[in-house]
Amino acid sequence: MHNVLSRKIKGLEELQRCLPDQPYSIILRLKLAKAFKALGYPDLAVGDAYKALLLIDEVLGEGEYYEEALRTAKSDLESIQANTAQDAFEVEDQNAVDWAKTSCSECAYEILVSCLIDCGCLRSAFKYNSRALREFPNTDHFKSYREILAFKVKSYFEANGETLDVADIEEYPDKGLVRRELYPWNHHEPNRFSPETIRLLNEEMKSAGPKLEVKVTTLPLLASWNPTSSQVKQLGIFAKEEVSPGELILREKSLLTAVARLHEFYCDACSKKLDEDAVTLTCDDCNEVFFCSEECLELAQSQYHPVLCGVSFEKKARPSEAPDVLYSLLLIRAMALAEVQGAHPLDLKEVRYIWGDYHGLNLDRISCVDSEEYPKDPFRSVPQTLPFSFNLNVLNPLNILLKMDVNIFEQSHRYDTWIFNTLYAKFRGTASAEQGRDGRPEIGAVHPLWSLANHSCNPNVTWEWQGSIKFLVRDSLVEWKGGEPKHQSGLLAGEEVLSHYCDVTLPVKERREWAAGALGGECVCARCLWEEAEENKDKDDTAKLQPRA
Ligand SMILES: C[S@@+](CC[C@H](N)C(=O)[O-])C[C@H]1O[C@@H](n2cnc3c(N)ncnc32)[C@H](O)[C@@H]1O
Repeated sequence: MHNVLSRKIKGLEELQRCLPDQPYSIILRLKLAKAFKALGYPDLAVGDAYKALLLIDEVLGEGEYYEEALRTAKSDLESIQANTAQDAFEVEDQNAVDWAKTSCSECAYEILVSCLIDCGCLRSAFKYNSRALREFPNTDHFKSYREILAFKVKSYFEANGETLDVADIEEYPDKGLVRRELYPWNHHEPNRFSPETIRLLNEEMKSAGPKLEVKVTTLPLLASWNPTSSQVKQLGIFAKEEVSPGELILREKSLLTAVARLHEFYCDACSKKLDEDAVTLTCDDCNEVFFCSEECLELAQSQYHPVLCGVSFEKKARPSEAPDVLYSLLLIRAMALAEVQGAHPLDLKEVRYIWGDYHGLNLDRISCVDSEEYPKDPFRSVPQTLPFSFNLNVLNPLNILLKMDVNIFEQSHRYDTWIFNTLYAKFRGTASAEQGRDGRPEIGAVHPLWSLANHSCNPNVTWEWQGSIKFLVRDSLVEWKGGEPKHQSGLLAGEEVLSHYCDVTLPVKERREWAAGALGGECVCARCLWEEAEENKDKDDTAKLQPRA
């Protein structure tokens, strides 16, 4: 890796290594935030600047971690004195409180507001900048952020044909896109193509789909921003033997599920729809979650529910935010699974091997990385494809962890913004969701084996999801004129299992729009290419028939 970049990343990793010994250090959080910002991750800087503000509140407000935070602030201040060769004086509690309240607080707000603006979280930036201005009314950078925010918000509303005068702060935009990346310091991501990984996945596959196997394959690279390569190595599912039409070839149950509506209607563990008349089981302690079977109740109690028992969380969302809320509920479930199992969330079996659809670009080759100077582009010219909001990527997960009685400072190595972002990246590429009658997503789930199947608009399987998820071999294939005459339903030994990420009865344009999110680009399967060419031919013929002016 390039010298400057690799030095900066090493510096960041050194700071991260200090966290277990100094979890309550405001200065360490601010250094981490600055390091993330300088590396082109304003979203990750937001996370640490916010934790610095939480620690400042602890020092000032005598909260749960008051003693630890104050003790650390005093020792940090003493080290600063020693390093700057100031006249050493004994640091009293009040000195540390004053220091936290002034220079630490100003620095934390400065990073938080500037990075929230970079991430498109204008509502949150506006709120924190207003607080900063109340505390530091004569500070130039908060005044200039107010101007920048006013301009950005005005431009946003004007672009939507509205005026700022009528806009309520709650209507300000509060989400943007950030880098979707296998972070260089993420040591939890396995080599998905190693024989060991393939062996492990196939061990799991033996019970879920005995006639199937996971193999490494090559797929067309669909991301339009990557001109360097046309193909990409990935995983896929293949038939080990011939399979007849109509056969059920995979049945997988997962606890990584999310229910965005009242729990009475769905099993909390597997998300199966509950029969209104059937006797359902519930957790005796909270009486708030329901289960379809003894098995699901037991799995919930042993794998995730104890830390969520009695914990309430907001599920209501504006219609435009409904899918994001479902992803955030999956994040909460992943944290609960990790907590009860004493595991790192990225090491969970439901999460570890699934594809995060990271950009895959070589960071060394991207412009801006070789400059020591502060990058002009806050994201260092790396494509931004991962949705980010202060609420869902920082605030909400930390609040839930606090409710789960997790010490968010001591457990930063398991619950940090980059870990939440990685989980979201994995869920966004692989989760299935089902809509309610009003069209809003109601339940979601990640099934790690099922999600290894690639897409085709001429799929050879269909899938059903009722508690467990199932692949059934199609009785008949989609009929399209350009289709190969050979093709009959059923699977041949060695044939790839091709699922569908969209409704395959739609015309090519709509199919491509629907599947683009899960595919990371426009589908180029044989059917799409043929139908697109036919449509273009029709357009050309129509154009030729137009009389010339
Ligand atoms: C749910 S995963 C499928 C499993 C994935 N191949 C893996 O290695 O885990 C979805 C990702 O697979 C890739 N993919 C699936 N079907 C594809 C297709 N027909 N063409 C190109 N890429 C495809 C895309 O990168 C997409 O983001």
